[in-house]
Amino acid sequence: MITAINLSKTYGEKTAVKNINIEVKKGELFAYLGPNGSGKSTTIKMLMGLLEPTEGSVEILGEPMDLNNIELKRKISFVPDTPDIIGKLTGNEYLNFVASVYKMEANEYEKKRTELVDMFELGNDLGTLVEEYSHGMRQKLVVIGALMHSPEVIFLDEPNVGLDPKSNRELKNYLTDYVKKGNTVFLTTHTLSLAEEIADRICIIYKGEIRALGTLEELSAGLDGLKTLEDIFLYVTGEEDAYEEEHSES
Ligand SMILES: Nc1ncnc2c1ncn2[C@@H]1O[C@H](COP(=O)(O)OP(=O)(O)OP(=O)(O)O)[C@@H](O)[C@H]1O
Repeated sequence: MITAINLSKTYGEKTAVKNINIEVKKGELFAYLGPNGSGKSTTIKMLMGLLEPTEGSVEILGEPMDLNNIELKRKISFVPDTPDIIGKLTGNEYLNFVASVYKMEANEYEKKRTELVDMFELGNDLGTLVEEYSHGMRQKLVVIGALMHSPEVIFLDEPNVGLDPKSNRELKNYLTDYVKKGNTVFLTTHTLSLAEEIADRICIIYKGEIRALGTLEELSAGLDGLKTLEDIFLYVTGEEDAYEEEHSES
């Protein structure tokens, strides 16, 4: 469903992503983790066809991704790490706009929109201008817009930031059900407990390079004694000092 082959991105002298190889299967919930600045958003933007790789290639749903592959982009979806929406639109206008971009049929739009708006309890706010929304309300609106057209592949860049606990739980349940239906989810998050709970496989990157890739059990087995994802993460991202300090104190 998602294949990255030798994917690299440099900005001037700086290498943001280096030689990433990933294959995410149909029906898989894949968590892509790494410290701040490790290259997660850069990777996701290249996978989504929003950013040209310096080297390497991407295939989504068996097709080569490029910046102009509009038909392919209709089958996928993206929740960016900041919910930037034009403030002068109401929630309703934003969702209508998204539905028109994806050419959704009226009945399908009505059904999916109602389901998702009810799930995130945003119904009373849809007539309000987005500029009057809180951060969490904007985040909910972006997530609704991204899920509405039932994409086969969804990329979510830190989707849980700003969501309240109930909305977080709803999103978590939605995504786990969504992959059970044969769709594919690529998720970045700093909430390791979320990845631990819902991811089928986990990839940890550091300074743009893959440091670990596998199921939690596989990662743990490769690093004997390290059981939690937090321990594994701190160890493989070179934060051993922080890890060892904490464990020597206890
Ligand atoms: N447009 C840009 N121009 C120059 N450097 C950039 C640009 N975008 C990202 N970078 C650099 O690339 C590296 C990776 O950034 P990226 O945003 O992919 O990290 P991230 O893992 O998503 O971080 P975070 O967890 O903080 O969101 C960082 O060093 C960042 O400074």
